[in-house]
Amino acid sequence: MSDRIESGEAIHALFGGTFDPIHYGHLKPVEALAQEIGLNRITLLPNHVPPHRPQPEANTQQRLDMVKLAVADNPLFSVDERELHRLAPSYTIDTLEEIRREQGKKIPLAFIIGQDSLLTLHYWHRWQALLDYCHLLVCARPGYTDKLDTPELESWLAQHRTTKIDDLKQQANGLIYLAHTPLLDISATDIRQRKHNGISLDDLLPPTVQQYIEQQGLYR
Ligand SMILES: Nc1ncnc2c1ncn2[C@@H]1O[C@H](COP(=O)(O)OP(=O)(O)OP(=O)(O)O)[C@@H](O)[C@H]1O
Ligand SMILES: O=C(O)c1ccc[n+]([C@@H]2O[C@H](COP(=O)([O-])O)[C@@H](O)[C@H]2O)c1
Repeated sequence: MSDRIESGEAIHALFGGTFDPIHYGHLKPVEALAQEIGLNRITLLPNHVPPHRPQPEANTQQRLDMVKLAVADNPLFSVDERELHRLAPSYTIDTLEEIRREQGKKIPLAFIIGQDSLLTLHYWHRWQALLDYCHLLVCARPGYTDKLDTPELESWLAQHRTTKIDDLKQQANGLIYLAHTPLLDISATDIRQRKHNGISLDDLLPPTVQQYIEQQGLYR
């Protein structure tokens, strides 16, 4: 259940990731999403122990450094380090519970994911409870469609989906919005692979992050 907010509050959006490394496939779609629905605050949440995947190649401090460098000059973004202090897997529901406690019930909170994450959302810890705390904003990603494999996820999406941006501001949580963001065929896996193979990373991630990767000798 969600509280209805009469005045239409600004949405606080959270964007979690392993960011090994952060790249334009993360940054550009969420910047476009901010334009599309009128966000002025996106908090990046790098994780320490990602659930459901092997440990990242770059260490936690390096991934955090790259996230900070990537958004240093962009007031849209801030970085929240809370998941880095947790030794257990960074389950999103735990983070949302904490942030909701801090911010109260009335502020619309949203968690941003890419379309690939939506397809496997039913494997997330207490996935159906996520909407008790936030909306989900889904960025398009090349190679992934809206067609979900499991009927359970499909009917959950149908039940909670909205196409109305105003709804996201008038409710504190409980909705799923599939955004019309640009498709960027960039992945951290491909970037690491390119680096291993000595292929240029130009145009895939900010120059400051590229320089950091060189200085630290990452992904060799
Ligand atoms: N090119 C992209 N377009 C849209 N969303 C993306 C893109 N790349 C990553 N995301 C989303 O950003 C979030 C964090 O992604 P993550 O840090 O795992 O990046 P990744 O490039 O998918 O990494 P990897 O290749 O190592 O799996 C996820 O919700 C993911 O769906
Ligand atoms: O809560 C879960 O079970 C869960 C499972 C997989 C991923 N997540 C979160 O989703 C975000 C994107 O994850 P990833 O692995 O694509 O970087 C990141 O914040 C993860 O902590 C969360």
